[in-house]
Amino acid sequence: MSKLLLVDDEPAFLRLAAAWLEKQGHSVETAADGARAREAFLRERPDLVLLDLVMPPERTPEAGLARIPDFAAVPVVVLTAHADHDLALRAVAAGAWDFLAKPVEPDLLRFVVELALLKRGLEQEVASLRAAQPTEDGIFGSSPVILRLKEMIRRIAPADLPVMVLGPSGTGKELVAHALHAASPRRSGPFVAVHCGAIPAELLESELFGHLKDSFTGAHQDRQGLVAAAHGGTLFPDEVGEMPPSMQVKLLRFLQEDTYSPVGGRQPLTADVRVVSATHRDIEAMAVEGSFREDFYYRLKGLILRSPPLAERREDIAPLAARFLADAAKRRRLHLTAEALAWLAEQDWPGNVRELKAVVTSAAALAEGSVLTLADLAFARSGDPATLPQAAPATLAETVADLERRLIITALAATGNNHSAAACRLGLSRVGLLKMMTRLGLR
Ligand SMILES: Nc1ncnc2c1ncn2[C@@H]1O[C@H](COP(=O)(O)OP(=O)(O)OP(=O)(O)O)[C@@H](O)[C@H]1O
Repeated sequence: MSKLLLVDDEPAFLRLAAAWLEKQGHSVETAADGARAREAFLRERPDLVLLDLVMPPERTPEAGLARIPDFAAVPVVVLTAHADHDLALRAVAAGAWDFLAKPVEPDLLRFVVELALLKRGLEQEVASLRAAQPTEDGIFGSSPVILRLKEMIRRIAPADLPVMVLGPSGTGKELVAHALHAASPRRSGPFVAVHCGAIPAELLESELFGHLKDSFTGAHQDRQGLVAAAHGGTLFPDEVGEMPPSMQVKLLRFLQEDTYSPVGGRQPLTADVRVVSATHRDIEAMAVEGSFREDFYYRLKGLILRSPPLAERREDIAPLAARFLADAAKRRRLHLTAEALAWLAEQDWPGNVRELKAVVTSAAALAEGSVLTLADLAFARSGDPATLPQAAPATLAETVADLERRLIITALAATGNNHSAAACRLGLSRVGLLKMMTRLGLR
């Protein structure tokens, strides 16, 4: 159902036109002057505005024309007096999509509205396809914080200085490091990531610097380390805050002198490497309190880039979700419902983009038709097999229970897990809802 905003100062016309459009299956808001129209536009977010150009308080066509840009986010159809063909053309020049002469012919009204809504639908589809296109650096999003980050990447990539990427887990720090590499003069060299937290401390040195044959039990032959592998390119020590102090000293020496020694070797080796590190920890505080070497911190940090949490860029959630859905759906055409999109945009996402990606990807795998609903997402996020939709429930009782579960999860998700509000939405008492949840295995 589309939502229309009808703006006219003639009460009889408002009433009749609204009734006719509602009969066509639209929901219609009305406003009798420019100020109220603007309020209704911001509050209701209609898909289309039908706008009389001559209205109080000014009652001049010029004032009407000046109002058109206020509604330009959606198609505007202007209503003009029959003789005012010239005004209608000026309205189109000012950004209106079409015009209708009064008295309005009902079938023509229906036709023009349908065409304008079709245009609106196509525009929305183009916008979501465009948002889902890959960007060169693989970093999606067009929120101000992400645009600033991309601009910083562009500016500091060419400088051969160390960079430290800070930000919570799952915000795309590795993507940022990779984008820095890809935009730097080292782009044709290797990009080598080392996950410092995942490698046992005693292995990290040989992992980074390599070792000579027989330098320790099991070292059957010489082995090159990741520093040598990154020669001519970028080394990315991720979770550098987890690096043991003994390794910090050794990597500091490498940063200062470009030389290092493999485990069991005396001869210093050199490598030409740019170091881009990352951590989700407050590493500056760690350096101040002494749990991370201060000299190493200052050497390592060079320039700092911050990768913002998803909660600070909610406008990126929809394009990211569309992107992940397109990736997950492969050749299938899968769409998110408006309700599902709104739910995604409201969540807190403590695991940031990684969590969003995981939820959308698993929901896409679970979805059966061509539509991804809020219930599919809620199931994917709860990760509880008991709440999984059954592919083909065998009995009526199971089908009903399945539907009840979906509705309850949807209501809980929409109310931020508030039992009373969810019960109210479902027309149940709070106790009734809790009993039902117990019966359905939801608590
Ligand atoms: N802006 C983005 N556009 C597209 N994908 C993104 C974006 N940010 C993160 N991702 C995806 O989210 C996942 C997590 O990203 P990444 O590993 O870079 O995060 P991280 O901050 O390095 O996490 P951690 O601190 O846990 O290592 C990856 O699959 C990555 O592709």
